[in-house]
Amino acid sequence: MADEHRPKRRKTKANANDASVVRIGDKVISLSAYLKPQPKPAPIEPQSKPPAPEAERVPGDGTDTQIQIKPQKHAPKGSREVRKDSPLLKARKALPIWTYQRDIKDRLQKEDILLVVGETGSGKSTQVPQFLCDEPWCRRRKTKIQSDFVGVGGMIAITQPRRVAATTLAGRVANEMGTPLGGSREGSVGYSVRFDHSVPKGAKIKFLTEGMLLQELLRDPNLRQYSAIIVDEIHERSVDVDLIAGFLKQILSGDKAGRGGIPLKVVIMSATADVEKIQDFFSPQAMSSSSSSAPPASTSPSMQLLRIKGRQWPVEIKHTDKPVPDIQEALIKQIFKIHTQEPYPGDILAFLTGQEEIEAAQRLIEEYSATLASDVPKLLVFPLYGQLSIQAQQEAFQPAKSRYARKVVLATNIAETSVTVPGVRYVIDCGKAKVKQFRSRLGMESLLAKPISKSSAIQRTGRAGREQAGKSYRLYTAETYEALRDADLPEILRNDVLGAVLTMKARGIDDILAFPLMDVPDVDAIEKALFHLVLLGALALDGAITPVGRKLALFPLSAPYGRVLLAAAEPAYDCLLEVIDIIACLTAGESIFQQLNSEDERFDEVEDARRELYRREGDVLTYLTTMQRYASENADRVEWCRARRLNQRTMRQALNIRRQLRGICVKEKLFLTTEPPPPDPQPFQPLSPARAETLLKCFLRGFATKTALLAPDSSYVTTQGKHVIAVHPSSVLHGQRRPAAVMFLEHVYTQKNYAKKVSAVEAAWIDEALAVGGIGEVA
Ligand SMILES: Nc1ncnc2c1ncn2[C@@H]1O[C@H](COP(=O)(O)OP(=O)(O)OP(=O)(O)O)[C@@H](O)[C@H]1O
Repeated sequence: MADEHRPKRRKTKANANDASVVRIGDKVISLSAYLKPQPKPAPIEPQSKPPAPEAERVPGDGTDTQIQIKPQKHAPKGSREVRKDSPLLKARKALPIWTYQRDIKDRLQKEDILLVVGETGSGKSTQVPQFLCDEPWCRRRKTKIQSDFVGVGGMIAITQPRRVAATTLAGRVANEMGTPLGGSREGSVGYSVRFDHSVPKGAKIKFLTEGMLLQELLRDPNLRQYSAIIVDEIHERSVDVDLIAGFLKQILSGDKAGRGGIPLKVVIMSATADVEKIQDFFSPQAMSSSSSSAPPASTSPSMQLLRIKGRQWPVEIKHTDKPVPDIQEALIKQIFKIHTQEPYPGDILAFLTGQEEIEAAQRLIEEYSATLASDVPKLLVFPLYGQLSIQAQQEAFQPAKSRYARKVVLATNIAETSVTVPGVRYVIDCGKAKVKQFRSRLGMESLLAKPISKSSAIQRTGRAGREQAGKSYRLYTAETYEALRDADLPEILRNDVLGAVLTMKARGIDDILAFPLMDVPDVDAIEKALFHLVLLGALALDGAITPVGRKLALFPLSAPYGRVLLAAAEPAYDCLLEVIDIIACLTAGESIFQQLNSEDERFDEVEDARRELYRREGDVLTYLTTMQRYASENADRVEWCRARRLNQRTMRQALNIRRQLRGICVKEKLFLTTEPPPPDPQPFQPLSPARAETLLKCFLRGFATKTALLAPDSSYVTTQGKHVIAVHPSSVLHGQRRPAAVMFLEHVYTQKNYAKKVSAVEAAWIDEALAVGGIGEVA
C-alpha cells in the first residue's frame, strides 16, 4: 500500500483539559503567559483605506487561473483617467519616490541606464513604470530595419523574480491607473508568468517573471516591442536575472542596428543591491569590452545611480534577547502574543523555511485558534509557498473573509521581496530559509535550512510598514543579525546551470565562458551541463545547438521534461497525450495527493478509493492514471477529488496546463495525426503493460541520468556518480517491493539522499536511453 500521504508525525492537538498548551511532537508549548488573563481585543475600527488590490477569480469553469482586478468605480473600462481626489492617487503621492519623479525622467531622457536604490516600500516597483510609460521616448516608432519598416518600442517590461510578485504588482498598478487587468481586450497593464498570460491590447506596462523575459529574448534578441526594461529586485541574483543582465549589457553596448537605431532604456532596481558590483558590471569600460560592435568606453552608456531616501511608514525591529532553542515553538508563541497583545486589525506575515514547516504550524495554529473564546477574534491561516497553485497563492492576498478575524500568512521566502500583502502589519522572521545547492561534482542537489543573509532580513522586515506603521519580530538576537553575511551567494554559483547553458546556446552564444556574467560559475558545473545537454540531444558533440535544443529552449518546461515531450511525439513512442497528462500533473504546483493521516477516521476509506489510482510501476504512471480518471469523471469532480483526498485546485491547474501544452504541441506540429485531441470526458482505459513500458522508456529519454540500480545490500546506487539514494516516503514505491532499477525525476538531500517521483524501470532500458544519447552503458 502506498503511503505517500501518510503522516510524518503524530496528530497534534491542544490538550483537551488545558486550552493554553499546544503540542508539537513530544513537546508541549504553554501559551498561558499570553492568554491569562485574556485581554479584550481592541474594538474593530473601520479601515480608513479600501483594501487593495481587489483581486478576484475570473468567473467561469474554474480552469482559468487568470486574475481579474475590479476596475475603480470612477474609471471607465480601459480608461487611464484617475480622479485627482482618488485615494489611490493620494497614496501614490505620499510615497517617498513620488518626489523623485522628475529626476528619474530627466536622467533617463539623457542616459540609457539607471540604477535605482531605495528602501523597501518606497514605491519603486509600482511607480517607476508609471512615471516612464508616457515619456516621449516610450512611444512606439516605425523604423527601417534592413529593408523592412517595423515598429519598435511602446511598452515597458518590468521583471520580477516570482510569479506571485508579477501578478499582484500588475493588479496594484492596474488599479492605480484605473484600468482593468486580465480577461479584457484593452488596458494599460498586463502580466506574463509561466502558463498564465494576460496582456491586454494596448498595454504600456507588462510585469513578467525573469524566465518569461528570457523566453522573449530567444524569440526577439533585440526586445523590439519594448522601449525600456526594468529589472526589479536584482539583489536576488537568480540565474535568470544574471542572464538577463548579460543580454541587456550586450544590447546596450551593441550598435542598435537590430532596433533600427532606437535605444533600449534599462532601469535596475533594488533595496539591497550590491551597488558597486552592478556599477562595475555596467561600467562604460566593461560595456565596451563586452561587444565587438561596441563604441569606445568614452562613448558607451554610463550608469546613473539614484538613491531614494526614506520610507513611508516606520517599522520597529525587535530581536530576541537570547537565541531561541526551537524556532517553531517561538514562532507560534509570537503569533499568539501579537494576537492577544497588539491592536486589531493588523495581520501577521510569518516567514518559515518550507512547505512542511508551514503545514505543521498551520495545523497547530488552527487547532489552538478553534479553542479561543468566542469574543476573541479568530486567526485565519493562509499558506504561501512556491508549490501552491496561483489561485491558492492569491488567497493570501485577499482580505480575511470574516471581519472578526486576524489573517496569518505563513510564507517561505517567496513573499520576501517585492510583494505587499494587504493588511499585514506584523512580520515574524525565523531567520532561516531552505537553500537549494547543486553539488556539480556529485551531480546532487541539497535543500537545507540555512541562516538567511542581512539582505533577506531587511527585505522580510520591509514586508511590514507598507500600509501603516509596522513591527518586525526577528526570532534571533541582534548579535546574530550582525554576524549574518551581507548577501546570499548568487544562484548561478550554487545551482544547476543546465537551463542557463541551454538558453545561452539557443541565443547563439558559443563561448559560454565569454558571456558577460556578474559571477562566472564553476567550469565543472558548466561541463556537467554541456554533457547533459549532449545526452538530451540538445547539443551536438561539437557543442553546437541542435534543432532539438532550439525547441527545448522555447518550451515552458525544464530541458529534461521538454525532451520527454519531444520523444513522445516520435513514432517509436507515440504517446504524446499521455505524456502531456503526466507532465501537467508534475508541474501544476502542490502535490495532487493530499497527505493522509493514519489516525484520520476516513483513512481506510480514502486509501480504498485511491487504490484504483496507484500503479505498481511507480509515481509517473500513478499521475497518469489519476489525471485520466479525473478527466473521465463527468458527474462531480469536486466530490471525486474529496473522496480520494486529491487536491482539487492542483487538478484544475493541471487541466489548465494540459490544455496549454496540447496547444503548444499542436502549434509545433508534434501530434502525429492532424486530428485534434479528443475532448473530455473520455472513458477511462486501463494502461496495458506494453503501453506502460513505452511510457517509462519515453521518460528515460529525459531522465536516463537520474536512475539507480539495486545493490546486493538492497540499497539503491545511482548510475551517475554511484551514490546511495533512498526512495522518498512521498513515493508510491516507498516501502514496497524493490525493483532492480529505478528512475527518479527529482533528487534532494535533506536528512539523507532521497529520490522523488520514482518509477520501476529495467537496467537494459537505461542502457538503451544512454546509447541513444551516445553516452554508453551504465554498469
Ligand atoms: N498589492 C498591494 N496592495 C496594497 N498596497 C500596495 C500593493 N502593492 C503596493 N502597495 C503600496 O505601494 C507601496 C509601494 O510598493 P512598491 O512595491 O512600489 O515598493 P518598493 O519600493 O518596490 O518595495 P520593495 O523594495 O519592498 O519591493 C507599498 O508600501 C504599499 O503601500
